[in-house]
Amino acid sequence: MNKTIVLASNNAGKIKEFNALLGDMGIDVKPQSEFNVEEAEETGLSFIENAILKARNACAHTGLPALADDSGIEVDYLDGAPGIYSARFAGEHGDNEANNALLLEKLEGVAELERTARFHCVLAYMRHKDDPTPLVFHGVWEGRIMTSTEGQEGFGYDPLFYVPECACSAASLPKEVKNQISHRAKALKQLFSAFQKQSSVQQGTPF
Ligand SMILES: O=P(O)(O)OP(=O)(O)OP(=O)(O)OC[C@H]1O[C@@H](n2cnc3c(O)ncnc32)[C@H](O)[C@@H]1O
Ligand SMILES: [Mg+2]
Repeated sequence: MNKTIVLASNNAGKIKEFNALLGDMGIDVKPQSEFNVEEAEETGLSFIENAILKARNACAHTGLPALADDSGIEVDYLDGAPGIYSARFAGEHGDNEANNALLLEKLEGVAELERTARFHCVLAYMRHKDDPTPLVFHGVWEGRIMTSTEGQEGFGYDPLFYVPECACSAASLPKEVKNQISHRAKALKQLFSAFQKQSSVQQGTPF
């Protein structure tokens, strides 16, 4: 029997990917907008803290289990920036164009080998707002920052993220391919196997 899980995210790009990935796993997720959940303040100093803050906030508002994603891109030449501040790198939250333009500007003239970067995705799953043992999963996707944008798929920094194993940008990949190899896909695969293990212990309920 499927139980509803609230997806504690307001990012349309992420929500699309979650729907595709979790649908395949037979998990019923509803975005927090369906419950009018107010956005959590991301005051943590790590992806892990922020993911837990978002999941706890959604649990508190809905009384349901929640899954949150805190993610971002870490650029070696910039000592790990924008990292946990990826959504607001250029100032305004969620302005992808400005974020990408600023990243290009900061890496102007930097050689290809020094443009290494990676996406992180931390997922936090909480059964209820006081859950003392949130489940936390971490996926990483290695690549480098291109010198101009390429591709129309995906969201956020995808048009600037070169994926060596595919020899193109993340935004040039069909969504089915991104959803097999991305940081988010890797973290979700870990979550899915944890759920499967649990459901074989507690028969009938994977949550
Ligand atoms: O907090 P929620 O509501 O989930 O939405 P958000 O956009 O604020 O999400 P984050 O706080 O986790 O910030 C992550 C930022 O990192 C970027 N990002 C994360 N995953 C990405 C991906 O798969 N492709 C491209 N950019 C990504 C994107 O710009 C996001 O806005
Ligand atoms: Mg956010």
